[in-house]
Amino acid sequence: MLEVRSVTVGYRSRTVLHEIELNLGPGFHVLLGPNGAGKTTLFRVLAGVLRPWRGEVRIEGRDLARDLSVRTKVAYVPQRDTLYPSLTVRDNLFFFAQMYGLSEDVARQRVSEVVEELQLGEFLMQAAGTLSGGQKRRVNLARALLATPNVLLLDEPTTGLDPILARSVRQLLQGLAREGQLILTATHNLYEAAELAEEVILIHRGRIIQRGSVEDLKGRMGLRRFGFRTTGDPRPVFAQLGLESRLEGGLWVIEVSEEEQVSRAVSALVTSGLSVLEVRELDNPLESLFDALTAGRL
Ligand SMILES: Nc1ncnc2c1ncn2[C@@H]1O[C@H](COP(=O)(O)OP(=O)(O)OP(=O)(O)O)[C@@H](O)[C@H]1O
Repeated sequence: MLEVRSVTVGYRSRTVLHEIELNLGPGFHVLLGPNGAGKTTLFRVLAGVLRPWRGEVRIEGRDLARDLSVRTKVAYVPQRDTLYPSLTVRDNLFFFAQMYGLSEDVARQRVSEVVEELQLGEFLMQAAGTLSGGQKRRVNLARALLATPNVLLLDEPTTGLDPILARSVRQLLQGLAREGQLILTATHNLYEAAELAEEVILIHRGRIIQRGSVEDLKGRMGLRRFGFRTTGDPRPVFAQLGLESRLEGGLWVIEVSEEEQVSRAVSALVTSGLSVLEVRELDNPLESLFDALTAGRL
């Protein structure tokens, strides 16, 4: 249904995607890669917004660059908001329905369907610019669903949504995938990827590495590292919590499996009379995992 053949593209003289090959059928697919891996760039190519320097994209066998009508089969929901801020949610949806060429009757029908699917009823008459980040994401998603596209590209679809809403969006997307739509979502967060799918397509530094199971990746990812700058010596406090610490570049570094251990460590340090001057997560674990994968070390 979606074929990417040897796509190479970049910005100005810099190559960002190298010889991308992908062949996806209907269903739910997750593209996982660290920040800057090239996920958004690939989406822009698949949506026909960015033209590849070399290679081609085919949707249902038709070349995206040559056959303009095939672009209507693809809907792309970028990370940024694409709504008209001064128009109400309802007017935004009708405006885009018109842009997608839906007749008035079909538009009315589709708008009421997506409003129900994404629970937009309560802020339908509100100006889009006054919505919260999570509400905007829902309306952007609704906008993309209006034209019942065959291929739906979603850049971090659940970022900014509260957990309950994120779950309902995931269920909606999984339902659409079961009905035969091709959905490709991008994320740089392994834990979000795990919520979405069991298997992911890995992208790193502009190259598709492989398909991988999230469980396997999680196992390989191991512990997260946090660095602390404190007054005094924090080692005894960490030790009391069962955490080993070592000094790296002026920071006391601990490894944790759950973020909550970090807040417990901060409270314990403060209770012991030390001041916590800085706490930060060290390296992007996904980046180091991917470095290790590409170096063939794992
Ligand atoms: N318009 C642009 N002009 C120049 N370079 C760009 C442009 N957009 C992206 N890049 C560069 O291309 C590379 C890939 O960026 P891209 O946004 O595709 O990554 P990403 O995987 O979507 O990252 P993130 O998870 O942070 O959204 C980055 O190095 C980025 O700096």
